[in-house]
Amino acid sequence: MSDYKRIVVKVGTSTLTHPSGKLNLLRIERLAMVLSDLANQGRDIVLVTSGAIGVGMGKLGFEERPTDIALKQALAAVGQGMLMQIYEKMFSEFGRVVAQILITKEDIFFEDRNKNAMNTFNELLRHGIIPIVNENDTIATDEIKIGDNDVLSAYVAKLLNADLLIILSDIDGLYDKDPIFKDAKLISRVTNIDEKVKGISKGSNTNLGTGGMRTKINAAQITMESGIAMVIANGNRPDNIYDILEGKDIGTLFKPE
Ligand SMILES: Nc1ncnc2c1ncn2[C@@H]1O[C@H](COP(=O)(O)OP(=O)(O)O)[C@@H](O)[C@H]1O
Ligand SMILES: N[C@@H](CCC(=O)OP(=O)(O)O)C(=O)O
Repeated sequence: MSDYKRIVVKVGTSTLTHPSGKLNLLRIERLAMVLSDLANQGRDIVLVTSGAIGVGMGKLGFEERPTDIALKQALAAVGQGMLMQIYEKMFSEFGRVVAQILITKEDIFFEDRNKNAMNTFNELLRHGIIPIVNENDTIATDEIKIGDNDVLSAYVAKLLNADLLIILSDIDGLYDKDPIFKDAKLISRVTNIDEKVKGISKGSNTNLGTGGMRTKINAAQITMESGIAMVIANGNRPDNIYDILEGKDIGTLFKPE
């Protein structure tokens, strides 16, 4: 595992924020430290971050995630700047430069755009910079929106020919049934996304997360087809990333046999 050179890490809203919607600063700082350290080891690190809408909600005092699209876009526009400001501060503590990349489905699927995006990513990585990616919520509505950052992170991993995608969430990995059930058990390895895996992957049970396990499984389908390993692990302890790279049995690994 430790020979993974190019790694995309996706972090969800529920990992970045407290239930109040305010940022979990300790966790973000630790995440910035771990990712900077991995970059110091000579790895290419890309961070796909959610949280713009959640942080915007916290700033403007919204307790429930709104359903109105324009309002969500406005909250993302407020939250995205705050999110980058905090990442900039945290990563600079560890001597790392970061760059913001906001993309949409069109940028991934249209040939010219995707070449431009790829060139930018590669140039940033060549300079040891950590690209921080989110969907461009201001311009992306239904037709051009990927819609959740789990699938976006899989497309970014595919675009960049990454070796590994790590999805950090508020749960240890994929359970054999919705974890609202007490007897649900963690699955440590998935070698094939079949109907059974899709059937046990439900939506989110929190007010902050969006796609739940369903969108993470959609992401796994993309990475598996592209020959990229993927792990879902708990983001409450960013050091889990080291354990994953050491090949420890952490979270759920999605990799064909
Ligand atoms: N089979 C399952 N295994 C694990 N989690 C599941 C499963 N089905 C649904 N979930 C839900 O998915 C949630 C994680 O997704 P989500 O709330 O969108 O978080 P994030 O912000 O990290 O994307 C879990 O907290 C859990 O409620
Ligand atoms: N672009 C949105 C991402 C929404 C999203 O996918 O959220 P999550 O389920 O927390 O990964 C934002 O920054 O709020």
